[in-house]
Amino acid sequence: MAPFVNPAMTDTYDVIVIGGGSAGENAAQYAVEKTGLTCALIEAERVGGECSFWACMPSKALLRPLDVAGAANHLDGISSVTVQRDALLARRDTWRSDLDDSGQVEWAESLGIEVVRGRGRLAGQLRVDVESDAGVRHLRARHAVVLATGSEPVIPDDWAAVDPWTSRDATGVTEVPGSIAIIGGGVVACEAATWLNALGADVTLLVRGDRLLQRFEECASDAVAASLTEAGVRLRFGVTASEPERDAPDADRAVGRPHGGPVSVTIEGERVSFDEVLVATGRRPAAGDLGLAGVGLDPDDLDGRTRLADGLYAVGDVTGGPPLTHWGKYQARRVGEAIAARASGKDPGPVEPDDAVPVPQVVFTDPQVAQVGATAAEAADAGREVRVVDEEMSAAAGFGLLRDDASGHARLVIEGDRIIGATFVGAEVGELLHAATIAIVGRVPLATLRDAVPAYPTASEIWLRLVESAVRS
Ligand SMILES: Cc1cc2nc3c(=O)[nH]c(=O)nc-3n(C[C@H](O)[C@H](O)[C@H](O)COP(=O)(O)OP(=O)(O)OC[C@H]3O[C@@H](n4cnc5c(N)ncnc54)[C@H](O)[C@@H]3O)c2cc1C
Ligand SMILES: NC(=O)c1ccc[n+]([C@@H]2O[C@H](COP(=O)([O-])OP(=O)(O)OC[C@H]3O[C@@H](n4cnc5c(N)ncnc54)[C@H](O)[C@@H]3O)[C@@H](O)[C@H]2O)c1
Repeated sequence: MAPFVNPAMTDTYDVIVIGGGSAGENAAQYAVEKTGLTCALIEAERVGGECSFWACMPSKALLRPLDVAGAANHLDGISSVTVQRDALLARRDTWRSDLDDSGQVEWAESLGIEVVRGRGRLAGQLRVDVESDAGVRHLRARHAVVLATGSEPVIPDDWAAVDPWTSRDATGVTEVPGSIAIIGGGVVACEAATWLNALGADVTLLVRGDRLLQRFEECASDAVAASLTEAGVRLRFGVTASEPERDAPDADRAVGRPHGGPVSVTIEGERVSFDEVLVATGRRPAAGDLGLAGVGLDPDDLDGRTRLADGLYAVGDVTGGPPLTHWGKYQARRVGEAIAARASGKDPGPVEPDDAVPVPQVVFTDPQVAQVGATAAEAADAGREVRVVDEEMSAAAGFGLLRDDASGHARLVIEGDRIIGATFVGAEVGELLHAATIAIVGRVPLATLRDAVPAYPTASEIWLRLVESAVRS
């Protein structure tokens, strides 16, 4: 472990990381851990960032009990399990440490990383200004500056005017609206609809496209839509809600409570009113106020790359790459290690991930959707010659044991004799995904996968069916 440093009196560090979310934390850790480099981790809000306090952790803390209750209610031998609203919200609060980041600050300090509270901004090459209530501190980095400021929700202007809920209100819900419209049909919309519906809100999804989860295989969209509908969520496709107006906006509104009176909107010529509206229309890099222009860069330069200039890196959502915690942490490990290597006079090797590295993602709806690599449509768009192999998840006896009503689907996208994409839809399928990721990264030929024997009776036996179909077709 690096020796503890207390550079509070100095304004020069080896490394400066702006933004202490999961990506920034990892970049700092991998830069200092084995090198003893000094590092300032600048954080405007809470160390741990969106994932710990407003995104992954609270949302999954809300969704997991619903998943288990759903399974329990479909297993002979168990009588009905109900959701306890207050206890569920209390669990959410525990999993986000009651919005207290002291545990994460302690962790950073234990590695010798100095947490600097305030808002960081590039002030030139290897220079960062930090603004806080205490004034402006001018910092200098000897080796590298890492941008890790995350992303912010995209709120179209007409919606911004009614101060709608964003994902922070949905994950941080304390007062459940009687009715809520969700604008968007992506991951936030589908996951939030699941828990808001379970908490008792009357939920309507207003989707401008013709299906949910557009970036995923259609079988995933269909299964999630069917299950949300069965749970009582109203789904409207091909609609655009316009002319939003809010009654009695609340000037003292708090996160997680309705931001005032009802919001009325026009949908297909009809005026409809909801107690609240959640806008879940995507996110963009939080780079607007980072001083990029001062170092000759433009926010448009954020195109997923992590090395922006000599000594200047970006990791996590701010890169404009896939806005997923595990992807940001992967970028951060690579960048942190590269900084450490360079500072020790070693060749860091390539910092950017190879284009062939597949991005995995799990959507924690009921059913879960787990996807890695290319979908069939993405492969076709890229002009790749692929074939698909489809199987019903029920082809694996172990999957059927997970719940009495278990259903789902699995698809492999295959190029030549290798898997380049995989999708699983069904109960607990998130845990099946890494096998597919390894097969893709390892470029494992299908013939070799025949020797990867799945244990009986587990859901993994779906691999047996998929690989057999693939080698036969
Ligand atoms: C509702 C929801 C659920 C999600 N669930 C999942 C999931 O299950 N799995 C998954 O992989 N991903 C999930 N994501 C995506 C995931 O939350 C993000 O990809 C991840 O948090 C990005 O990490 P980051 O470190 O890049 O940014 P952030 O976590 O946003 O951290 C950036 C930090 O920088 C700070 N900051 C910003 N500007 C400055 C500045 N100028 N100076 C100092 N500090 C600054 C911020 O306060 C923040 O703490 C979810 C997203 C949402 C919205
Ligand atoms: N489990 C997870 O991994 C997880 C969970 C939540 C969020 N995330 C990530 O966070 C990011 C943000 O999620 P998200 O759901 O906000 O974005 P998204 O890109 O997944 O979905 C945005 C949705 O909004 C729609 N939309 C965009 N502009 C619109 C407009 N003007 N009017 C109406 N509809 C509009 C799009 O068609 C799409 O349906 C995503 O990249 C997502 O993968 C991941």
